[in-house]
This record gives sequence, structure tokens and C-alpha cells, in this order.
Amino acid sequence: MNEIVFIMGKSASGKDRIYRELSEDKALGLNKITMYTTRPLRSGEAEGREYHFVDDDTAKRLENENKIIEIRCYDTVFGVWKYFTADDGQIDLASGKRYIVIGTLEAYDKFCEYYGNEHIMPIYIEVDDGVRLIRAVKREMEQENPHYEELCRRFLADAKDFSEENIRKSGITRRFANNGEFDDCVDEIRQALKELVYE
Ligand SMILES: Nc1ncnc2c1ncn2[C@@H]1O[C@H](COP(=O)(O)OP(=O)(O)OP(=O)(O)O)[C@@H](O)[C@H]1O
Repeated sequence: MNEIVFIMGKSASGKDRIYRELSEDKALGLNKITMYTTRPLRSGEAEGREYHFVDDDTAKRLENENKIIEIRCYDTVFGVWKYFTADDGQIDLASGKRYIVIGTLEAYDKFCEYYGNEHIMPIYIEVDDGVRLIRAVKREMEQENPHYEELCRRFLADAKDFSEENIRKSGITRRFANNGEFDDCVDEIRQALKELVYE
């Protein structure tokens, strides 16, 4: 049973857009998971909507209780900010519900360790590097303050994080290409979900 649909891919591969499209499709009935962060709430954000905003002690307590499924720690100028997914009851494999998660390859491995890979359906989105870089630059140009250095850093970091060896080690065998029309890619994923998640 593939109760958890796990979307992943390099930066600007289109995963946010695909995640939104699939999670808004009522017919699929995929439930979103709210992650946690120790970074402060920004204006316009609301507790429980973008994230559950918690302090470091809460993160440590959940860690001690072995309730953290995957965690990423970033050394920022404001100190260490943690982003994590916790086993807080949002995912209940016995409930018959389906879930949709977006994350890194490392997070996918952690989900497999925690829940067992038979419960997770990996959706790996792939876009040719040249096309992906152009889309990333275009998206950045639309920002008020484009950060091209960060874009380049992520592009290079992704080449390592999503190396062919890492993809193979994670047991990812199927890739969903998003080089052409967005709807074609989403249709292919919908078809795969019908076969593998709603079998
Ligand atoms: N098939 C497509 N054709 C054209 N543009 C696309 C297509 N798919 C996605 N895009 C665009 O590419 C850009 C990157 O998509 P998106 O933000 O969803 O990527 P992402 O993988 O979530 O990136 P990141 O990890 O950097 O946040 C967006 O501007 C999106 O609208």
C-alpha cells in the first residue's frame, strides 16, 4: 500500500507546482502534512498554516521521544534553524487516508526508514538541466530582490544531493519528466497514482 505520495526533485523541477496541483485535486483526496520549524514566524504567516512554529526545546523533546521523522538544520546568521517532520498523529497509516509530502531525497530515505518503503510512493520529477536553469532564472527575475548567487549554489548542490548514485541508492527507478507541458507531466503522475496508490 502506497499511503504516502512523496514528491521530490531538484530545484526548479516544478515540484511545488505539481504538489499544489495534486493536493488541490479533490478526487485524489491527498492530505497535506504540516512540517515544523524553529525559525520565527514571518509577517503574513500563521501558526499551523505554513509550518508549526516551535521553540528549540520542543524540537529537542520531540527528538528525545524519537518522534522526528526527518530534520534539516541550517546555520543562519540568526543561529541554527531546524525544519522537520514529526510523527504527531497527522499520518495514520491505519486510517485508510492518503497523504502527500514534498521533500529532499534524504527526507525520502528517512520516511522509508520510519514508515517502511512499501508505504511510500516516490514521485521523482526530472527536467533537463538547461531547461531547469532557464526556468529557475525566469522565476528569480520575477522576485523583487533576485538572489542569483543562491540560485547557482542550489543548482550545484543539487547535482551532488541528487547524484545518480544517490538516486539509485534510494531505490528510485521511475522518473517523471517535466520538460514539456506541465499538464502532460501531471497527467502522467495522476495515471501512476491511479495504478499504484489507488489499486
Ligand atoms: N512544465 C513546465 N513548463 C514551464 N514552466 C514550468 C513547468 N513546470 C514548472 N514550471 C515553472 O518552473 C518554475 C519552477 O517550478 P517550481 O517552483 O514548482 O519548482 P520547485 O521544484 O518547487 O523549485 P524549488 O525547489 O527551487 O522551490 C516555476 O516558475 C514554475 O511555474
